[in-house]
Amino acid sequence: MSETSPLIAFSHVVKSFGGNHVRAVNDVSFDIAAGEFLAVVGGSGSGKTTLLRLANRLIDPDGGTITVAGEDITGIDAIGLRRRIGYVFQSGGLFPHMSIAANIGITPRLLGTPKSEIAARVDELLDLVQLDRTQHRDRFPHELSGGQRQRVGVARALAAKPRIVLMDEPFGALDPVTRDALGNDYRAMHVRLGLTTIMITHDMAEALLLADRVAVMHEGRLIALGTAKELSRIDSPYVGELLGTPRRQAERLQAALSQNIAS
Ligand SMILES: Nc1ncnc2c1ncn2[C@@H]1O[C@H](COP(=O)(O)OP(=O)(O)OP(=O)(O)O)[C@@H](O)[C@H]1O
Repeated sequence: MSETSPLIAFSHVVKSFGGNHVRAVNDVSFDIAAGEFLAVVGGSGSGKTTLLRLANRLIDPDGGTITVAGEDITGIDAIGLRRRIGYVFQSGGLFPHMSIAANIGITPRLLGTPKSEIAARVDELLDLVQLDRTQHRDRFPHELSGGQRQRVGVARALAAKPRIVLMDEPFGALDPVTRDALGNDYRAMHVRLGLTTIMITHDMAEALLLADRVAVMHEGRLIALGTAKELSRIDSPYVGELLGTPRRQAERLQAALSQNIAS
């Protein structure tokens, strides 16, 4: 792979469900460079999760090609590919009957990593996601807050040292303060570890604040992809509407803050 080749490339990808009834992903093409953070936004059912599931071969496309590091992924063993790509689920997706340490260490264990190395790696990952080692290692998922569970989900996704991390609404179910903190912490990890991240979010403000570029899905199609500035120049009522909400909120907040300061 040359320096300029994309790390992940979708080319005219199509995926339908139920015969041809639902075209969940319809002729989608885009490239992601190594080290990039891409957010995917769009309404419910627009094909966002399907895009992520295609990228790690949880499902295969009906048409088009997907390459990772220049290699067509249909030729790669799906399980091997999934171990190279971290996946963070919406609700944490932790195994309820397993301790936090066992949840984080599951992929290294499946890869045959020695026990002592796994234990050291789990502690390193708990540090990375800012959870106290001794307090959390032996707890079970139900003994953690939602934010702590999502931190464990991130740690587990990073356990096998993937270059790529896919995140499906990772912070969606959290209160705004925890969500903001976790988003910022993840962004810092993304940079520090040199990751390439694709993150689905329903929150356009979160997408604009965390990601380098934002992809907008609508009814299975990728209708826009760019930086905040590039998106603001796109002539699309749908994209305009998506950008409108955080913009209006920012203006209202600014007005409220300046009123308080003046009074
Ligand atoms: N396994 C499946 N079988 C049948 N239809 C499916 C399947 N997976 C997804 N779909 C359909 O494909 C379309 C896209 O679904 P997808 O989950 O990708 O949307 P999404 O944008 O992630 O939605 P949300 O934001 O609600 O999670 C939807 O119409 C959905 O019902």
